Amino acid sequence: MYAERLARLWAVENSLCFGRLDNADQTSLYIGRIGMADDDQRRLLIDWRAPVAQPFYRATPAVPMGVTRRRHLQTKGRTVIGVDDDLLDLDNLTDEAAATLNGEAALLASVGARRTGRMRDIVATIQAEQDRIIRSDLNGVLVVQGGPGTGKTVVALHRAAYLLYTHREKLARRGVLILGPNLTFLRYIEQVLPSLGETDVLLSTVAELYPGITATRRDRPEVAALKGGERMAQVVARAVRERQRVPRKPIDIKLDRYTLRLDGRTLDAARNRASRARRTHNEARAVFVRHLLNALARQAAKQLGKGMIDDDELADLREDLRTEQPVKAALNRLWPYTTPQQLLIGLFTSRERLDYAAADLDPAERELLLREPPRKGENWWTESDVALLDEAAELLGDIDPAVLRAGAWMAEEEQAAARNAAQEEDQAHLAYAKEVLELTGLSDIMDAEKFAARHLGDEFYLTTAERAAGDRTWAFGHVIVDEAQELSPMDWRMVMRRCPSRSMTIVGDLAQTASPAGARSWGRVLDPYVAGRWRAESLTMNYRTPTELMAVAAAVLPLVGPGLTAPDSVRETGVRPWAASPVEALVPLVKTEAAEGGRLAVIVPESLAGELGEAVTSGVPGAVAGPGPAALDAPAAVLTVADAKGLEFDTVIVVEPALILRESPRGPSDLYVALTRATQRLGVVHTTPLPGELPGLEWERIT
Ligand SMILES: Nc1ncnc2c1ncn2[C@@H]1O[C@H](COP(=O)(O)OP(=O)(O)OP(=O)(O)O)[C@@H](O)[C@H]1O
Repeated sequence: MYAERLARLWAVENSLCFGRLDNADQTSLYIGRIGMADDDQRRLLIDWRAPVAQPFYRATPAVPMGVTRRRHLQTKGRTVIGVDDDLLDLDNLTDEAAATLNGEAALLASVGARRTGRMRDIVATIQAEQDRIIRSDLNGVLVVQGGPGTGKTVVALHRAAYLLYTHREKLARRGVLILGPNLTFLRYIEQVLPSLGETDVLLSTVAELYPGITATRRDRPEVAALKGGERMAQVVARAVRERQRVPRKPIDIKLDRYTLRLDGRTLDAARNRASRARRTHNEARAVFVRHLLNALARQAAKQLGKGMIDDDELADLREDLRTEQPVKAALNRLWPYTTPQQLLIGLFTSRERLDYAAADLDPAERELLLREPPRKGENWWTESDVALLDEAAELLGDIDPAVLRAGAWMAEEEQAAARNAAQEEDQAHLAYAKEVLELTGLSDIMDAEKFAARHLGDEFYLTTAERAAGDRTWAFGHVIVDEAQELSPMDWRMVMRRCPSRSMTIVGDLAQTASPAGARSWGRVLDPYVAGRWRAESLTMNYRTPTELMAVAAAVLPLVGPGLTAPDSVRETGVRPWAASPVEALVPLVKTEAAEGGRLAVIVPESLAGELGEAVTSGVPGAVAGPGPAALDAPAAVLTVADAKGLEFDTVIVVEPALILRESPRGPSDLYVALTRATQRLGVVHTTPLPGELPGLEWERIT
């Protein structure tokens, strides 16, 4: 407990106190990352999330909210190195104060600062439109739409911190899940919540949301579009039914003394009984098995020449049959225990199964789904498979862990034996823990069960986020989805299962949708779950990209879709974007730009990623190619648009924009994303002529 508290305090040390409010009643409040009191319980510091801190973000000269002056404090370590004042009570403004009024200074200093490769919190400079979203009600689904750089990500993270503070009890128990587009992005944002004093939030990508699987592959766009579509829910459901299919021919089971026969009628009856039980596939197996065993036992009695038999005799016979290997084998074939992995591998590697389960798809579509089986040690799963695994898990249900542990699909009494063995093992651990505690004289202080649990690395010592990460059926108290436009309808089904309370914050930009199965309208995404019951907010100011660079991005926006508008930038830098050709000039240009310092990204078309990655990494010291934490720390990184999603860099060089545009069905969105990643400088290097409106812009031409 103390270790956790210490970690929390260390995390907020950097600019712990960043603001002061002077009120009309002559009182002052200091605003900080967390609240603090002295030994006499006098308030020294107000948590930025507390209601009394709200005027720090919302007060304006028109609506001063009782505040005369808002002061921003800049600190280095524990030393104040600067202050910035907003005077809000204009009646009390002296001439001298009016002359030095510089309200925007703190914000402009912050947005113009050089980037470190990690997102910082914006707690000192949250803007009013952002504050309203951060403090919006916990309940219901809130959609935040906003152009690039409007602070959607950072606002979503501050909202998580705010909600955890305001609804601590509820959310600490159920946890908060934040979904981001890729692992590099999660690395990019991972420091923000700890710096706000919050450590227990689960950050994940959709590709990691199914415990035990980390999908690293990406399907081709047409396959991803198909797998992400709603029709796949039906395909998975039929694939489960396929596992319960009754063969047309009767099945003969040869035993030592006689042969039993399962005919179509008996099998149909057992199957219908199991289906009617409305349980998942693996749970309903017990119903199916019981029904068939009864039928077989009656047949056996007849064959043994017994006339009428009573219930006890029938039960004995049934239990005898249950352990017969041929009977077990037949039952396993007829209604096999199935894991989601088995189901999907079986489906995607068999034309026959696909023809049955995906009968509603076109033959050409079925062909797209067909794959080679996994090779030994191969990570077979693609990002679009994850939601399908989750769908399958929902329909298949759990297999008793004891059955799984034993590694075989056993008859029921074998399962019982395995369960007993597991219990015995637990008992042995407990006895050992007791012994140790007695020997060390600690038995009064520590409970043996907890000690044993800790010794075994059991759940007891896991944080909420850790426990939630390992549990597919965990219901989170609040779910935040970033870059939400990228999720497919199948992804949404999975995410919604994680949040039955539908307390969610969904942030994204429909103009940036790159995924072939991604969203084109929030209504279409959400109406199946919360029709008419979601609320929308928008963010309109761009805090990342200066006006000069935004003009380039705005020129490609009409290609994305009609009627879209780019957000307004909060600042100008006076630095024009530059253009150079041909692409062979790239490496020296990267070197020149990298010499300016700061972080630099070279954003390239996917088809050139390998070649240009190699050229830049061998020509520019310290440069890296491809996604991953190194891309955030290196002086220069070569990335595709998908890798750069959600990130930002001081300088960005976009290579062959015309190719990025052409390379995928959502090319215009990709190019728009690429052109909006820079905070200071933007260059374009091309051999192919520039697309759309770009040639007409005011470029600085580099030859
Ligand atoms: N109020 C603020 N004060 C200081 N910096 C801010 C503020 N709001 C946003 N920023 C900064 O602007 C940049 C862009 O923010 P963020 O990445 O959250 O935008 P986004 O809307 O998610 O962008 P995109 O859709 O392009 O990924 C970040 O560096 C963020 O810290």
